[in-house]
Amino acid sequence: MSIPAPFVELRNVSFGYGERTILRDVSLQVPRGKVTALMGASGGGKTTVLRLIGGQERAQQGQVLVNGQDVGHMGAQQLYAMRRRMGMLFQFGALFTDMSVLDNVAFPLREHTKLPEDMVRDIVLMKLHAVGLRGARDLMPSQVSGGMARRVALARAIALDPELVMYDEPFAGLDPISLGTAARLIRTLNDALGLTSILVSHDVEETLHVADHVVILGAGGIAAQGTPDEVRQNPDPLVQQFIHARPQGPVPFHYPAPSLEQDFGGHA
Ligand SMILES: Nc1ncnc2c1ncn2[C@@H]1O[C@H](COP(=O)(O)OP(=O)(O)OP(=O)(O)O)[C@@H](O)[C@H]1O
Repeated sequence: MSIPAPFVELRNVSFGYGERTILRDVSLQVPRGKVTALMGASGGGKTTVLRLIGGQERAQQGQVLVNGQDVGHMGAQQLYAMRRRMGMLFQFGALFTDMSVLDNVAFPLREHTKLPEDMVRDIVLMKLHAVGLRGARDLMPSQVSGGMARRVALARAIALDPELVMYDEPFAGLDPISLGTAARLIRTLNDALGLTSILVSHDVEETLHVADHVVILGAGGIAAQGTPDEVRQNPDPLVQQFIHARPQGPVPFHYPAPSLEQDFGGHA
C-alpha cells in the first residue's frame, strides 16, 4: 500500500519579517486526514507557518504545497479559491457580537455561496448540531460562555465543508473542562468529516493527546517531528524542555535585550 501524499508540505522553506529570519530551511508534512499539532516556544513561528499555508505570506525560499499546489506561485483568484476550502479559527475565534449564533455560522455561507436561505439554515443547524449547540441558535454571543463561543467559532470554521482546518490556539483562556471538550471536538470533527487539521496550541498534554502527528518548532527550524510518543521520547533538550514545560533549558526566558549594565549602569 502506498502512503498518501501529505495534504500540506513545506519544503526547505525560509521566511523572515524584514531582516529578521523566523524560519530557516524548514521542511514539514501535514498528513492527509490527520490532526497535526504545531507546537514550540512563543515567537517560534507557528502562526507564521499558518500564514504561509493560507497564502497571507509568501516563502522567501522553498515551497509551500497545499494539495500538491505551490501556494507561493498562486495568483489572487487561485488563492481565493484555495482559501475557500480552508477553515480557520484564530486566537479566541471572535464572533460578531451583533449577530446571533445562527447568523455567525451562516456568515461564510451567505458570503461565499448563493444558497437559498432555507438551505443555509439547514446547514447551519447541522454544523451547530455537530458542536452540540443546535439549541443555542438564537442566543447572542454575549449570552454564551467562553467555551460555547469557541464551539460556535468551530461550527463557523467548518460551515463551508473545508478540507483543511487550521486552529490557532483554540484553547486560549478556556477552563480545563471546556478545553477538554474543545480538544475532543477537534478530533471528532476531523474524523467524522474527513478533514485534515492543523492545531497550534501551548497546551502540551491535551494537544499530544488528540494529535496524530506532532511538529515542534524551535530556534528557526524543526526540533522534532513524529507521533506524540516519538516526540515525548525525543532526547533533544529543547524538545524535553518544551514537553515538560521547564523554565530552564535551551529556550531562553528573556527576549533579547541590551545587557543589564547597559540598561541600568549608566545612571550613576
Ligand atoms: N507582521 C509581522 N511583522 C514583523 N514581525 C512579526 C510579524 N508577525 C510576527 N512577527 C514576529 O515573528 C516571530 C514569530 O511570530 P509567530 O506569531 O509566527 O510566532 P508563534 O510561534 O505563533 O508565537 P506565539 O506562540 O507567541 O503566538 C515573533 O517574534 C513575532 O514578533
